[in-house]
Amino acid sequence: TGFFCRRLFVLKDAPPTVYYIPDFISEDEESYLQQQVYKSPKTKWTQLSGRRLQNWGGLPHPKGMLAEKIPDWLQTYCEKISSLGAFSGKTANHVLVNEYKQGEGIMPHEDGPLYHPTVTTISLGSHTFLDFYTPISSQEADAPQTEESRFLFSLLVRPRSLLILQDEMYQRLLHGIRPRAQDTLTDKVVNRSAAGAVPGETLTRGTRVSLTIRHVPKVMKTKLVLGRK
Ligand SMILES: O=C(O)CCC(=O)C(=O)O
Ligand SMILES: [Fe+2]
Repeated sequence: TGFFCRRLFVLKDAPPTVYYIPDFISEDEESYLQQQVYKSPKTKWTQLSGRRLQNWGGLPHPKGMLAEKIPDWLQTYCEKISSLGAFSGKTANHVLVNEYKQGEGIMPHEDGPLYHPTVTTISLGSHTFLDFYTPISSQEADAPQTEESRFLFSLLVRPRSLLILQDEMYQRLLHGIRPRAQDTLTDKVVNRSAAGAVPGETLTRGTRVSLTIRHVPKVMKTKLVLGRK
């Protein structure tokens, strides 16, 4: 749609494929989504080191995800993002909510094979830097590589933006968030201009909630009845 095209930034200087859409949601939608996240039952949260998370839609599993209904406040965005064509015509059926307090992050990792190779992320409350790394090579033993030597570039992800990563960005590179309270805009931030950032500027993080919206292709249609002879 015209709406989408006007606000869509395809990054030419990052590996395929990154779409960064500033102000994908309004400030009202942002506070509504934050309210819903914090209204969820305490038992919905899993505390990890450096962040806590809520899992919605079911637990992805090699044998198929036993699908659980996604609440309407998230389903709306699953449908909105899917209608942009992010999941090749499929509808997102899985949402991870991550909460990072100032100074928290997530280690460089791959998201693994259980998802359609597209990850879409709405950010709430604070910016962050999403950092990308070359994978650990099989020659690791001969020439140990440090996290710093594998670092490639960062994306500045503003609150209310939508980030879509596909292809090589998803399947080959590792991504992570350094546990920092402040970020400085260097030329390693490849979407500086799309994100409206001033080189040299320092941004202070607050609490960031991210909605990671994906499609899990393999779903179990019915619950297996266990223990039946
Ligand atoms: O918070 C983010 O934007 C990244 C989250 C992430 O990489 C994950 O949950 O796998
Ligand atoms: Fe991830």
